[in-house]
Amino acid sequence: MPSLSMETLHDHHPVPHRLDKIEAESVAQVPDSHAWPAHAVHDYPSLDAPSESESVPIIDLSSASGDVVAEIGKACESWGAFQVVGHDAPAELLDSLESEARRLFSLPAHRKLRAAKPPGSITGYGLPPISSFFSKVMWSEGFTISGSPVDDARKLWPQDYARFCEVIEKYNKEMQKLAERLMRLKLLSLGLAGGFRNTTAVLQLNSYPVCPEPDRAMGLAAHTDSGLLTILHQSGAARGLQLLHSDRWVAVPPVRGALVVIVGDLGHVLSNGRFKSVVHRAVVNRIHHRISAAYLCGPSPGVRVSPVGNPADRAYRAVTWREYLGLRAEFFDKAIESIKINTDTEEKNGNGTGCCCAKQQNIAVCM
Ligand SMILES: C=C1C[C@]23C[C@@]1(O)CC[C@H]2[C@@]12CCC[C@@](C)(C(=O)O1)[C@H]2[C@@H]3C(=O)O
Ligand SMILES: O=C(O)CCC(=O)C(=O)O
Ligand SMILES: [Fe+2]
Repeated sequence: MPSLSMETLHDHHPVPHRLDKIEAESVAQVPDSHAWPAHAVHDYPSLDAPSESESVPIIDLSSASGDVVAEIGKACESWGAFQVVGHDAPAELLDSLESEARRLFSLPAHRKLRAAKPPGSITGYGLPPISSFFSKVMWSEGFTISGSPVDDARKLWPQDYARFCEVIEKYNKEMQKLAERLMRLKLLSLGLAGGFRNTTAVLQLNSYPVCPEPDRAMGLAAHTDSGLLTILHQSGAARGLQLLHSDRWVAVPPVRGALVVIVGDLGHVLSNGRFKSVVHRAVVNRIHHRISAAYLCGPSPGVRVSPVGNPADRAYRAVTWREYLGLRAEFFDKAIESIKINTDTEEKNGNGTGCCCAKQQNIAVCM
């Protein structure tokens, strides 16, 4: 998997105390550093059983009917997400990834800290990268992989890093195939043949330890993902993922074998705003140690994503993922606003915007 080089992009805010799995399991109360104000946890009302019309769509990729493209387009427009079944990723591989992630997060804190993310780097162990935008600490730990996992895995298991690397590499390959297939289907739903090749990706392993007071804590604060799309694998029993849909938080229950597909900010840009880059978050619970793995897929380095359709109607200027991550590091949830084209400027007419969709012909070939 090609890696994304970001050495200089991240802001360095002081990082508050992290709470690792073992420490989290031993506390009886949420410490003040991790206690989120009630309005942050309960800011939108309903988490009651969602009605039929409020469930994120489940789409079967193996379905013989020709409706898959239309279903995907509709889900991306109305939800900015869907669950996918009938994909080719083997169930055993999903299970192995989860068990490797559990093995990693179950290591004692001092071992995990050997692979702590150095300042300014993307990869390694630590708090969720968006932590620097919040004063309260999230009830989670993360491990970010970009490119080869070998260096970090060696720090965690000097003698026995091969198993972890093998699973990660297999998983990344499988996800790259699926992500590129999903991108082709999404483009088809926008009326374009073609797709993205040599996509880049970041694999984020998330661990949400059990929490004595889930109503006062936040696993992963509300955010959008920045890439073209994210493929999220959530562990079996525990609910946690919630999407903001029609001003309500809607839970996305884990479905055995299903993967959650989330439209990212660049997916929103590519569709010229038709696809929603959905705000989502992860909440925690008292019983289950929840694991998730987010495969965040973006275009290959240097490829600028530009809105499809008539250049005169573009709502966003073209950006590379790297450039956009720089804007996110600065503006977080306002980054998307910062690339909006508000007036009829030259930019809108496409001058110099290295578009990923060759000359806006009916082909979205992305090098
Ligand atoms: C390339 C990246 C995307 C990401 C920030 C990062 O530098 C590394 C991890 C990614 C992740 C995963 C969890 C949610 C998220 C918002 C975060 O804090 O870190 C995403 C970032 C993103 O999509 O911008
Ligand atoms: O754990 C989850 O369900 C959400 C994870 C997520 O949103 C992310 O890693 O970007
Ligand atoms: Fe996310």
